[in-house]
Amino acid sequence: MNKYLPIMLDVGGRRVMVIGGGTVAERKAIPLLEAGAELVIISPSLSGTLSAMAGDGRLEWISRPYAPGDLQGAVLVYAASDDRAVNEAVAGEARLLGLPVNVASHAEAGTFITPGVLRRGRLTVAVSTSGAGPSAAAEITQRIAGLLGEEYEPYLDFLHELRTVIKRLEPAAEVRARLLQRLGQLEVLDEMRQGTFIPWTPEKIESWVACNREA
Ligand SMILES: C[C@@]1(CC(=O)O)c2cc3[nH]c(cc4nc(cc5[nH]c(cc(n2)[C@H]1CCC(=O)O)[C@@](C)(CC(=O)O)[C@@H]5CCC(=O)O)C(CC(=O)O)=C4CCC(=O)O)c(CCC(=O)O)c3CC(=O)O
Ligand SMILES: NC(=O)C1=CN([C@@H]2O[C@H](COP(=O)(O)OP(=O)(O)OC[C@H]3O[C@@H](n4cnc5c(N)ncnc54)[C@H](O)[C@@H]3O)[C@@H](O)[C@H]2O)C=CC1
Repeated sequence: MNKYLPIMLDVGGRRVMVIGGGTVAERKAIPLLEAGAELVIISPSLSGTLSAMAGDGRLEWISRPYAPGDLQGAVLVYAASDDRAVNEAVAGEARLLGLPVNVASHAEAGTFITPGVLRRGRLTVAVSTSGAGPSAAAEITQRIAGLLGEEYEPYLDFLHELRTVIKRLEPAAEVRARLLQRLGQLEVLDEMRQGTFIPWTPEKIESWVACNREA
């Protein structure tokens, strides 16, 4: 049943190939660009949005149908053409090269699927139904969006800042673990939600660390 492993992949500066340039390709391409991928699209045609992005140099467009050998140098592949046989051939080449491949027309021909995604700054929530209901995945994602407000963005920036300071200041693993655990118990998130949070100065951060070092 649990066929798919959820992971967070760093594609920054890595070459990702999308075969096809329509509505689905566009929906896969935009998060790839946001994640910093070096995006190459192979397709005889492009949607208006993708075409504008190619024009701005945000992605590379190779204007022709897919041909075997096109996947060389990629770390990730999306077969998003509207031709099942083409998507099948792309998946076959990816398999030979040992590359993860997403197949839009029939997911079972590929090795990974795309979840519904909600972002709040550093927070990412990904929702998958393992392919059972893509629309349901989108709907559940929207429901979760209603539960997780914009305050999570500054909250996670705050946690990141304090965690970085703690990791820098505290060589002892035991003290670090105690501080990081106490960090999670602060009421900062509620304060941010209510708009009463006052940003911590570097002095306040250091004094909080000093006061919370001991058991
Ligand atoms: C397996 C998977 C593989 C993959 O694409 O990675 C897949 C496959 C297929 N989707 C199909 C159809 C639709 N997909 C959507 C929407 C989304 N599809 C997404 C993911 C996934 N879709 C992966 C599973 C995710 C999971 O469940 O865990 C989302 C979540 C993320 C994204 O695409 O970025 C995004 C919502 C984004 C958002 O708004 O939040 C809509 C609704 C719409 O377009 O408005 C429809 C029409 C309604 C319907 O059919 O349900 C078809 C049939 C094609 C046909 O009939 O020809 C297949 C093929 C098949 O089932 O094999
Ligand atoms: N996974 C998903 O979330 C969804 C998947 N689908 C499926 O995804 C496929 C694509 O759907 P859309 O993007 O809506 O279609 P579309 O018609 O908007 O785009 C198809 C694209 O494929 C390109 N193409 C055709 N032959 C090609 C080839 N030989 N090489 C490279 N590119 C080629 C076309 O030029 C076009 O840009 C369909 O098979 C559809 O059933 C549809 C909805 C959602």
